Amino acid sequence: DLGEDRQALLEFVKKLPHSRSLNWKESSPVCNNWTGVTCNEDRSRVIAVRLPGVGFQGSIPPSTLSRLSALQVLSLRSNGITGGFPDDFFNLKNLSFLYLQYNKLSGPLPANFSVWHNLTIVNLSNNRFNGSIPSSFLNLTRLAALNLANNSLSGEIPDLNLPSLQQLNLSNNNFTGSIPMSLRRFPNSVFAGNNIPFESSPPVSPVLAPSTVPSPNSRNARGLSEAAVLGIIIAASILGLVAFVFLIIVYCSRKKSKEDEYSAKFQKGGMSPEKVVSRTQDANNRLTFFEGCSYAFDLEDLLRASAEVLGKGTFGMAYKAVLEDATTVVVKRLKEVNVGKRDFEQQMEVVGSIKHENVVELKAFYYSKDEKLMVYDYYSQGSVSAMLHGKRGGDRIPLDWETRMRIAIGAARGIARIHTENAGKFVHGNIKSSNIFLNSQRYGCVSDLGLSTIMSPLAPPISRAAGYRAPEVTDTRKAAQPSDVYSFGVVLLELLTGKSPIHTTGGDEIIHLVRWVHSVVREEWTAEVFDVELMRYPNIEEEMVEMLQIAMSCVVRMPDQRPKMSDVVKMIENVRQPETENQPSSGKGSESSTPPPPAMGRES
Ligand SMILES: Nc1ncnc2c1ncn2[C@@H]1O[C@H](COP(=O)(O)OP(=O)(O)OP(=O)(O)O)[C@@H](O)[C@H]1O
Repeated sequence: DLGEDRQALLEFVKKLPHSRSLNWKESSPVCNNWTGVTCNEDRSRVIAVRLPGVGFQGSIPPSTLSRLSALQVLSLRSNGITGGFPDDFFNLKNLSFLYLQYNKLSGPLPANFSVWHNLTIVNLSNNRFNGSIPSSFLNLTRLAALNLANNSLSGEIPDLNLPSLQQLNLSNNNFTGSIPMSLRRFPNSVFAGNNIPFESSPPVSPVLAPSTVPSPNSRNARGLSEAAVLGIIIAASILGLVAFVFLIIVYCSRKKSKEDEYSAKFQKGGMSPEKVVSRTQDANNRLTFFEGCSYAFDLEDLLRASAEVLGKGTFGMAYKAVLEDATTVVVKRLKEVNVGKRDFEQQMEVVGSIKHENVVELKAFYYSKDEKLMVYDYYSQGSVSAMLHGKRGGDRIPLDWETRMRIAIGAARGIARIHTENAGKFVHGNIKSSNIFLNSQRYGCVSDLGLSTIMSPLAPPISRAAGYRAPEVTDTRKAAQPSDVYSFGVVLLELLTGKSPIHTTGGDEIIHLVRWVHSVVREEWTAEVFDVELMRYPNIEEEMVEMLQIAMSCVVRMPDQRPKMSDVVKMIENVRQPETENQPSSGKGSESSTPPPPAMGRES
């Protein structure tokens, strides 16, 4: 039971010297309080112990950790642990994720690995293990990632015919013989640094197929409940239907020359979602398209289009409109534009002139006294916000680390490009995950720029933008480049934690993501901030920690202490060296086995 688990943990830290102090106090409850310890849902057992870089020295005391019989995750990586692989770990029958890399463990690997039939990820790299790979690995039917690189293992590599195995690294050992048939699907770099002759096949990149590792069994159900999502879908569909019916009615009645009537109604009634656009008093009724735009439709076509409400944003309503020729666009209907036609047009010209693969292109705009519209391409996959916070579990495909990195680097490049506009003074003003989409290469692509300065200031109390807004921005019109950097930092935190910038816990307590991350990091338990959905990807901890540091530098309180966006781009690129993106890694010392992204189509 939990009391037993607590006792085992206390004995473990008492007997194993370590240089960083842990907040494990007899008086405080284990679950949620003890650094690095995670319990199951009913808090009856400890299921994960993650203690990387605590400065442990010496061998794991017998009969301590091995008593945590419900343990699923054990990470003691990057310590100075010596001795052999603990014999009594055989008691940890539920172990699924084992990270012991970067220690000084030595001796042979245990002969009978089959006792851990749930093992999914095993990383024992960068130790001093010797002897051969036990053939019992063959029984690990769930094994998805195995990293034994940088040890002194020898003998022949067994034919590990494990269909679930996605990632492998056996480099820099003393293996002999040949690469077994079943492992020839892996690139040569996986076996580099051994006494194994390679067949003369063309060099293959070490990029392994993106992981399709099965998820750990215990996962927090987060996001909206099914009922809520269903409700939203139904509401959205009804609104869409209503919009469609109204459009037809409006269009027909307009034909009967009743234009002025609903123009007046629109003015009076404000922003009803019934119509994508109202009939306006603008004599031209012309959309202004930007150069190079291949769309061939006008306001009349938009008026006829079937429309679906996508959502109500800070600056108005967004609709998905499907035109008669099946072209799908997004029409943003702005409310409370605070500037006259000339200024509006000028701002739109700047926005429309930005052509960059990481900036969503403004295709057209429209200005009349009653109606201000912006037209964009439709991104069918939805926003990063929807991808991160949509209903978890079920059919939802979790956002893997690779994609999150691409979103971050893409969005950073897009914002940096925006900041070069207008003699280096242009501000996005509304960076958040619902304004970031995935471009065709699945890199982040930012939308909704340049609106904050031409709109009325936002009413302070509620606004979904609040969680992204830098503390110095009391008036949205005064957003500046450092406040964009802050908002981007919040997006990074969202990608790393999987949490919304402002969310509630079970007890209805409102949590501010930036503050929460600060408090967790202050407690020196950085690993606890990361999204549980990222746990399945091996060897990304270092990258996550580096990304977290970048995010933290973006959200510092003082605007002038934040990095410039162009520096943020460089920092993120340093986490993943773009130069090595398509090159084989040397194997030695390379802990990462996640595939690097392909060339990131950079700004010229
Ligand atoms: N081009 C697009 N393709 C697909 N969905 C879009 C597009 N533009 C916006 N959306 C989605 O439509 C919804 C409403 O967007 P909108 O930009 O109006 O509001 P928001 O992003 O929630 O807030 P804000 O107005 O502050 O940006 C959001 O869910 C957004 O992700």
